[in-house]
Amino acid sequence: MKFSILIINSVEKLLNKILKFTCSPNKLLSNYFRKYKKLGIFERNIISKAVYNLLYNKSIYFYFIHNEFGNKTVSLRNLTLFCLKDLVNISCIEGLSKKEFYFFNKKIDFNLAPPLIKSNFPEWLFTKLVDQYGESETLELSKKINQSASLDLRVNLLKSKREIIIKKLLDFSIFCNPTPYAPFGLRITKKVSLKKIYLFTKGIIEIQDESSQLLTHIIEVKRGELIVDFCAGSGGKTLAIGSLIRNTGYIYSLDISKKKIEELKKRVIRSGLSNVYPIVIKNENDIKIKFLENKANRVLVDAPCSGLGTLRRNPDIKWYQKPFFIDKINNTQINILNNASKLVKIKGYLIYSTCSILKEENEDIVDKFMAINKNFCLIPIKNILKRQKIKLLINDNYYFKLLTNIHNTDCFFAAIMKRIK
Ligand SMILES: C[S@@+](CC[C@H](N)C(=O)[O-])C[C@H]1O[C@@H](n2cnc3c(N)ncnc32)[C@H](O)[C@@H]1O
Repeated sequence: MKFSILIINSVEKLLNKILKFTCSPNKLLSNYFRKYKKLGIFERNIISKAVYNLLYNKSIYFYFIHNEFGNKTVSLRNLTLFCLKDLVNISCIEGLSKKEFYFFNKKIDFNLAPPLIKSNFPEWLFTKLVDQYGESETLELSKKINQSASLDLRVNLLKSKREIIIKKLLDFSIFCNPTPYAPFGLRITKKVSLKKIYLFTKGIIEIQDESSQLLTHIIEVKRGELIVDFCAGSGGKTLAIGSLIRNTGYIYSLDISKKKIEELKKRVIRSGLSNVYPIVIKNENDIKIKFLENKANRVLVDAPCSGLGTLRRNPDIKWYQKPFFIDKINNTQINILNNASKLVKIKGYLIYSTCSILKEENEDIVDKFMAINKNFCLIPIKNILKRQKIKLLINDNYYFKLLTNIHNTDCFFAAIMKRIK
């Protein structure tokens, strides 16, 4: 089969846009495919993978085009050929010049690059990660986080069971396996679209990474409790918690984004939950939530963060995010945590979580909180995992820390604090 030059031209056009980092890759690709309807599924698949290849491997591609080929400037055409290198057979491409043919065909050993380049992280992030994890673990992490993720699903216990869904998905030729750690999760390794499948439209399954599913287990919610999901977004954790407590108790789902809360309301209806109370708040001090002070059994703060733990799915984040954003978000994180803690009743729990890999957004925020809130104590995570029968290896006594290179999930952090007085 011959590939028309259309694929190369499409990738080239898209790379030009993606490198400006003004739009998410998914949005860019779907807008493009809407415009160029004649591109078939196969071509779309290759084009999407090529665009993501650049986001995963930008440093190394630029480095080799500069060094190996002695090019002063990196042309979009050469970059395009690099992005397609491991996706298509060169003999299948029509219309390549002799020079391009040579460029495409040349074997390259990426291991020859220096560590920073090999990591495909920007320098500021690489430096922070090496300080935190050491160079060898940073490189291990970079290998796993700079590639696409499998798709994880969570079965809504109000509507079905994991064993039943595995069989039902087969009717749509979707093969999945149980997630290794989360008891109600499924993992699909092949890319599929679920949007039109009734199991999804009727809220029987939800898309949720195993890391987030595990968080809802370590919160140890009990039936009938009053739970506050302080940064509920469009409801990923709210729905999972609601499903675990089987529609008993109360879940107050708060967020500053009206749009996200509207989406949460739709998902709540789809899921069959009737115990969720969504509230749009102005900020973490909003007077509207005063009635919840000292009332909650558990308050979850799934804080706004850099999102650097989700690079498998959002590889553009590392390129457009800058260190000053981390300082700014740290203030928001500690403010939200302090205010959310006021809602926790005595003997209740406060849970802080992020999908970040940075200590500044994780342990440092918890340390700051604990230094000024002597009425809370940290609960060791290992005991919780034991109680929940989750066989997960965690290298820390107190914190729930997942790393893509070890756990094959998004990177994730959580700390559980108990209000003792
Ligand atoms: C990591 S996301 C939450 C994701 C969500 N828990 C889920 O599972 O889908 C963080 C959320 O915090 C919200 N947020 C930002 N500042 C806030 C504040 N001051 N108070 C409450 N929510 C806030 C954002 O709108 C965003 O939806």
